[in-house]
Amino acid sequence: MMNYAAAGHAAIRADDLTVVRGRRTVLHHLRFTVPPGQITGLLGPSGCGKSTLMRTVVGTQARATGTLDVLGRPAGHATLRSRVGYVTQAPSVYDDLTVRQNLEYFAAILDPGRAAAERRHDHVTRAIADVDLTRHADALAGTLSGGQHSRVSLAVALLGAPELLVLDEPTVGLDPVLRRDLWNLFHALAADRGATLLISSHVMDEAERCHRLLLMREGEILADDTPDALRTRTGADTVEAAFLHLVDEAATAHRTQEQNR
Ligand SMILES: Nc1ncnc2c1ncn2[C@@H]1O[C@H](COP(=O)(O)OP(=O)(O)OP(=O)(O)O)[C@@H](O)[C@H]1O
Repeated sequence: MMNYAAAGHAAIRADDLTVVRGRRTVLHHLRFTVPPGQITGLLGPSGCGKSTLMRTVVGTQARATGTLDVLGRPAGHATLRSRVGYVTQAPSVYDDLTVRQNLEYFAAILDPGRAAAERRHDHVTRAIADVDLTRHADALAGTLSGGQHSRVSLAVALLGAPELLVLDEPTVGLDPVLRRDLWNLFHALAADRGATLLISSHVMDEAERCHRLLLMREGEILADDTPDALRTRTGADTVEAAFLHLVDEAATAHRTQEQNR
C-alpha cells in the first residue's frame, strides 16, 4: 500500500471534470488533486455535489467528461476495484447475516477461490478488529446499533487493505464518542498504512480533523487547501467562518462579472 504514496503521485487528479445528471450539470469543470497518505475532507452544503463527485471517483457515475485519474488510472478502471474502498450513505449490509458472515461474503467477491481462504480469513478478522467490532463478530447485523451498523460498512470497505478509501458522510447520526473513535481510526489508517482517505461531511467541525479540504458549493470547488491556510487566508477563526467568507467572496466576484458584461 505504501508504494503509491511513497512515489509522490497525487492519489486523485481531476482536470476539467464535468458531470451531468438528468438535465443538470452537477459538477462544473473541477480541477483539484488529492495527495496520497492524507485525509482530505470534502465539505459543502447538502446538494452541492459531494456524493456525485465521490461516485465519479469510484467509477459508478455516468456522464463524466474531462480527466479524472485515481491512483494513476482513469476512474472506474477494472484494476482499481480492489485498490479503492467505498462506503455510500446507504450501506449494503445484510441484516440477516452476522458481522463476520457479512465480511466473509464481501471478501469472497473481492478475493474468490479456495486458495485465498486463509488470506480472506485474515482480512476479515483484521477488518472487524479495525472497526472495533470483534466482540460483536457473531451478532446479526440487524441487531446492532446504528453506529455499529455503519462500522460494519466501513469494515467491508477496509477488506483487502485498499489504498484509497472514499467515505460518504461516515459519521452522520453517530454520537460524539463514536465520531471521535472513527476519526482516530481514519488517522491511524493514513499514518500507519499510508492510506488516502476522501471523506465527505456537511459538519464543518469535522473539517478541522482533516489534513486538507476541498470546499464545495453548487458543483464548484471554492477552495483546496489545509484548514490552517484557509483560516489564515480569510482571517477567520474556524473553517466554517472561512467557508462563509469564501461564499460571500465568490458571490461578490460573480456579481462584478455580471455587471461588467
Ligand atoms: N439522479 C439524479 N438526477 C438528476 N439530478 C440529481 C440526481 N441525483 C442527484 N442530483 C442532483 O445533483 C446535485 C448534487 O447531489 P449530490 O447528492 O451529489 O449532493 P451532496 O452534496 O452529496 O448532498 P448531500 O450532502 O445532501 O448528500 C443535487 O442538486 C441533486 O438534486
